[in-house]
Amino acid sequence: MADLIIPVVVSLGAVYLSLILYNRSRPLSIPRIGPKPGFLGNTSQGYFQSHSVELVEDGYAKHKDGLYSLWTTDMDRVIVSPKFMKDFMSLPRSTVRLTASIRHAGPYTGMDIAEDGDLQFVVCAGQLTQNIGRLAQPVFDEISFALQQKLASVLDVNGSFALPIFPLMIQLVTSATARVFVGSELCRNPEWLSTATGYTMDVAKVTTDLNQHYRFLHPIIAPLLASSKQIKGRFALARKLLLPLIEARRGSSGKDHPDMMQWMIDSAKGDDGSTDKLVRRMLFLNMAAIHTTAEATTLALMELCAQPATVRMLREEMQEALKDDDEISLATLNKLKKTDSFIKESHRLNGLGLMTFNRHLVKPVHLSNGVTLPSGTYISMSHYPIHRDPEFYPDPLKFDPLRYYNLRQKEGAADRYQFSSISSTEPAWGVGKFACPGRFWASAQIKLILMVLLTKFNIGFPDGQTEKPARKPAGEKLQTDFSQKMVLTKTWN
Ligand code: HEM
Repeated sequence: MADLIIPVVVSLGAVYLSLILYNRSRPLSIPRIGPKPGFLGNTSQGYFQSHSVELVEDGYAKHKDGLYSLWTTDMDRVIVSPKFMKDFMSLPRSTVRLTASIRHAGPYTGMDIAEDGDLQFVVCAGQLTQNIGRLAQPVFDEISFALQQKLASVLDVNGSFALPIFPLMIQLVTSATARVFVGSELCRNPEWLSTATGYTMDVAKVTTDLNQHYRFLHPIIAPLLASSKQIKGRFALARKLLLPLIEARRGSSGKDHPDMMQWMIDSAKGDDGSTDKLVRRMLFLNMAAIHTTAEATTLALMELCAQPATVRMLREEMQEALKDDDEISLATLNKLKKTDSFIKESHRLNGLGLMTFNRHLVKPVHLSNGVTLPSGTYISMSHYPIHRDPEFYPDPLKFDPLRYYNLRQKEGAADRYQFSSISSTEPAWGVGKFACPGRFWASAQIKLILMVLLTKFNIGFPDGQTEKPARKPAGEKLQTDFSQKMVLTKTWN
């Protein structure tokens, strides 16, 4: 093995350098923001890592309706304006591919399953979204159960519990997600719950470990990483836990078992229905669903802890919505228009990162401004500056919980401006037919969590704190303070 390392590194290096030189021989004639790619590529020590926000703001100020190149941590990208979305919309997924392989170290983390077919998209956009009403009450109950369990395990001070928000949200969202993804059989199984969240952390760890090194070294380094060994163990455990469920669901139907495993089995074509692929896709779906929803809810709760008047307003709306409904249904959730507006405003100003619509072009794409993006180009759209543009959002840095609620009062706009809506000025979920297919469920789930918390507790920051913690850029992410605590005080006996 050791005597193979040098020739393998040399060959990979040679291929890598030839690719760099080949790409340089046909430079794109579009402007660049920030430094040019280094000869060997980039690592997480690079300029972009700590200057990402100022770079995308500069890019937007200069090329709001155009294109520019940006050297990010993991790749050189072309940042596209939403104006070009119509040029991409008509193209198949096989031309405009997802980038999980490269952005999340796909071959070493299993994330490349996302680029192997679109089953995850089909089941989220289809059966999951159609079953929101049916799942709302069971998931509300599961969230309440998980919260009770958590509170029973910590000490209160005069009926108040001080808990770090993000870990609590991970726990609640994982329980809610497990109820929907793997049904009542596994949703309280501690091994499954820790597998569902642990996988995301494993993916992040492998990706972070690899990003410290130039890409051409990844095939050599990946097998030696402790994090790679850990992720293999995680797959083996996931397979062992899911196998009995897969076997049971193969002879069942979505009518009896409205859950993700059943929907995947019902919709899978060809070898997408194999046990290995079902396990890998289930883990990918957990990765797509849990940390995103938990972080968005955490950020919304930090806003609420800083805004007691908004807490009161949303609680009133929830109590009113629940008053006449024996069970929580889609209609109950649809009554929460102020809550929806508040969550959307939080997501506008507290987006999870800077980029969306991250894609790899595997064929040349001709844009309406005459530019042809060559095969091999990585593209992204930066939602961060769009969400702060005064042309679209008057007084953009002001947090107005009713911003979207008020817009919906206008004639003909009742169904627009919802948290799950997408448009060129609301690109947090991605845009057009490629946008997050789990967004309707994510929206319902965040409302269910806020309902459990606000109708049963008073919430606030620990004594003396009035402001939410600031977030720092770390490449294309914005770091949230995962240690921030929230004080929950029971308002019922
Ligand atoms: C607040 C929570 C969430 C946020 C902010 C979020 C955001 C996103 C974004 C930005 C994308 C990429 C879209 C693009 O590149 O065009 C995406 C993709 C995806 N999301 Fe979400 N998401 C959330 C929750 C969920 C949930 C709860 C699920 C499933 C239950 C889900 C399932 C997916 C899937 C399967 C994809 C990949 C779609 C594909 O194959 O093209 N997401 N999400």
